[in-house]
Amino acid sequence: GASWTYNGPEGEHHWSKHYPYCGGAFQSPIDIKSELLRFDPTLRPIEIQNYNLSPNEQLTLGNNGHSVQISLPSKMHISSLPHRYTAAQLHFHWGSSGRPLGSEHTVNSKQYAAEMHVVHFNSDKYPNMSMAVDKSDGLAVLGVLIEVGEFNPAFQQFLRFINGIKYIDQRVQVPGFNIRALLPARLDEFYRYDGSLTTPPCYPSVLWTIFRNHVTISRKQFLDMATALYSSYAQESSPVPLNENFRKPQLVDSRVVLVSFKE
Ligand SMILES: NS(=O)(=O)c1c(F)c(F)c(S(=O)(=O)CCO)c(N[C@H]2CCc3ccccc32)c1F
Ligand SMILES: [Zn+2]
Repeated sequence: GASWTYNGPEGEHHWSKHYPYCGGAFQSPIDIKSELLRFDPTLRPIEIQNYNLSPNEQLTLGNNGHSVQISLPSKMHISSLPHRYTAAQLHFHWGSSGRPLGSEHTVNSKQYAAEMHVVHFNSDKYPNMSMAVDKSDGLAVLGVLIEVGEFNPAFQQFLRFINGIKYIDQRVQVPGFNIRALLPARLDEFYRYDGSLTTPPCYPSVLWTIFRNHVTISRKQFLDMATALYSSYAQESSPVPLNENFRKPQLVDSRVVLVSFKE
């Protein structure tokens, strides 16, 4: 569709001109505030299947101009939700080299350095992502908050290739690895709410699961992610850095955020 950005004349305050849902209800991300939370004892731990990929499998690592994404094989899925949600891709949102504040969801107004999203679609009801993306029960996204701290070997499994996708539409094949290692240890503690894609077309089609516990990457790893990529083409004379690719928190309205944990 039309080109959209995170800042300037095509930035998030203008998205709704071409993408009406972006100005609608049930938008994401949100600020997860303590007073919004309601403990729900029926929330089961997230159970994932086939996330541990063999190095013999190849994954496509790509720069789509809005994020760095890894396409995922359809054997990967979430098995603990009312329908099977099959993995499609994962991608990231981050700040910039001078500002390690780039998460989309915030917790009591605390913004993290970055955020990972693992995007799944309801494969019980829809044949693929494109058919599911605009349905209210179409998508389930797992969100992981990322802080700068301890080096994270799992992130190195794709970060070591990031200089091969510096420009928009560049892709490289990377060996499969254990995608579970990118998630926090506990998959039983999370926030849950009904929201949307955080990019145009902003369809209100996402069941969001944001894990309570963050993961860490080192400062060098953060800088690699935040400084390697451009949203412009390789041959363009003035390259446009790809960073600060996060949408601001949206109105919660009467939505409730469920939590799977008590304290
Ligand atoms: N934060 S988020 O989880 O809402 C989210 C993104 F932030 C994001 F950047 C992308 S994208 O595909 O990399 C670029 C714009 O679609 C997608 N991609 C999704 C949306 C549409 C689509 C179609 C096929 C495969 C993936 C996606 C996304 F779901
Ligand atoms: Zn995202």
